[in-house]
Amino acid sequence: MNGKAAISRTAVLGGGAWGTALALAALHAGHAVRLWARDAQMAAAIAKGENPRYLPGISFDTGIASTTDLQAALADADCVLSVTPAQSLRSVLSEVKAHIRPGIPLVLCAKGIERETGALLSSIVTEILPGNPVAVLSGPSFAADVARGLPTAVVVAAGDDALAMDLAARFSARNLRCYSSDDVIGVELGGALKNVFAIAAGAVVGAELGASAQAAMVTRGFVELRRLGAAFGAQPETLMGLSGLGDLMLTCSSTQSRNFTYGVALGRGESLEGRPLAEGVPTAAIAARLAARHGVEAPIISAVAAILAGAITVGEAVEALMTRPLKHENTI
Ligand SMILES: NC(=O)C1=CN([C@@H]2O[C@H](COP(=O)(O)OP(=O)(O)OC[C@H]3O[C@@H](n4cnc5c(N)ncnc54)[C@H](O)[C@@H]3O)[C@@H](O)[C@H]2O)C=CC1
Ligand SMILES: O=C(CO)COP(=O)(O)O
Repeated sequence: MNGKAAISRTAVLGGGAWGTALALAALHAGHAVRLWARDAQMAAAIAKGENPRYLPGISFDTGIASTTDLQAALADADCVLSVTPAQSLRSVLSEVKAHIRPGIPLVLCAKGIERETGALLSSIVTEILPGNPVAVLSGPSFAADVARGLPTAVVVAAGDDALAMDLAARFSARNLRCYSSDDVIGVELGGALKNVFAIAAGAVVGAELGASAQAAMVTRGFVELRRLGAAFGAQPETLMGLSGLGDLMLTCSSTQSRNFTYGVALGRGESLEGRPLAEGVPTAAIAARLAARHGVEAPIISAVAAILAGAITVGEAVEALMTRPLKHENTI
């Protein structure tokens, strides 16, 4: 790959589905990989080429050096992938701070917005690790697909274009094509908000409202993404790209998505206890507040937040969305 450094020493934080898949992708791109998992059993299993809890039924190459020792994972890393859930980022980084070398880029791979503060994840990195450049990796990429070696494309964004291009070159491999971008906010907003719309699309499917309603919901969700993107200064082209439209298409239509299946359960009136991680749940609540704070019309995000808070039913949300004042379609 053009411009790829001879050997990258990559630390991956998080032993879940996506951390494991990205560690494998980095291994296949020729990196020396150390993965930090907080759970010793998980770390041991990953070293043996399996992650039965988060990637059941998939066996993969050994070669990932996994550890529960954060200091050891970070010791000589020249790049760090942060792959624990969005709401844990602040606490994880406060531990990382003591061990990461200055100047080493931290690549955010989680998708969400901090529920308590409304902070975008990149701003949390800048706040806690001011000496480390931040990048974001996002796009349509189910962990199981990537771990199985199936092909996909993602985007890596950094404020410094040269860093984005360097990271994209380093992480590209036969089954992972990485584009570069300088639009950090656009890339992270797309990844965070698509999860909320995936819950909405899933609820439509769960409530058996039909494929037409599903397509209409996703399309109008995309309008809300464009509106919020404009308020946050995202480039419109970014939202049309892999981390916006690309990931929206994937997660709003596939039962492989945890956010989509969460929505399906919601639409069916099933129990939501003990389900896998659905990042759209905490993000919906704060995204609705951010939209209100910025004066952005976001009725779907607000409806998802209200349903999740138990304030309205899926049926009431659909009724409210269908009876909103009529308007020109292109009103942003
Ligand atoms: N699974 C997927 O297909 C993809 C996931 N992502 C994003 O990656 C992030 C992580 O997702 P997954 O790996 O799929 O989740 P997961 O539920 O499979 O794994 C999460 C991992 O993080 C660990 N963890 C949770 N809180 C922690 C903390 N405070 N400190 C240390 N470790 C902690 C858990 O023990 C677990 O190993 C999410 O933001 C998700 O949206 C992004 C692209 C694809
Ligand atoms: O972000 C993802 C694929 O790009 C994974 O989506 P889920 O978290 O909804 O499973």
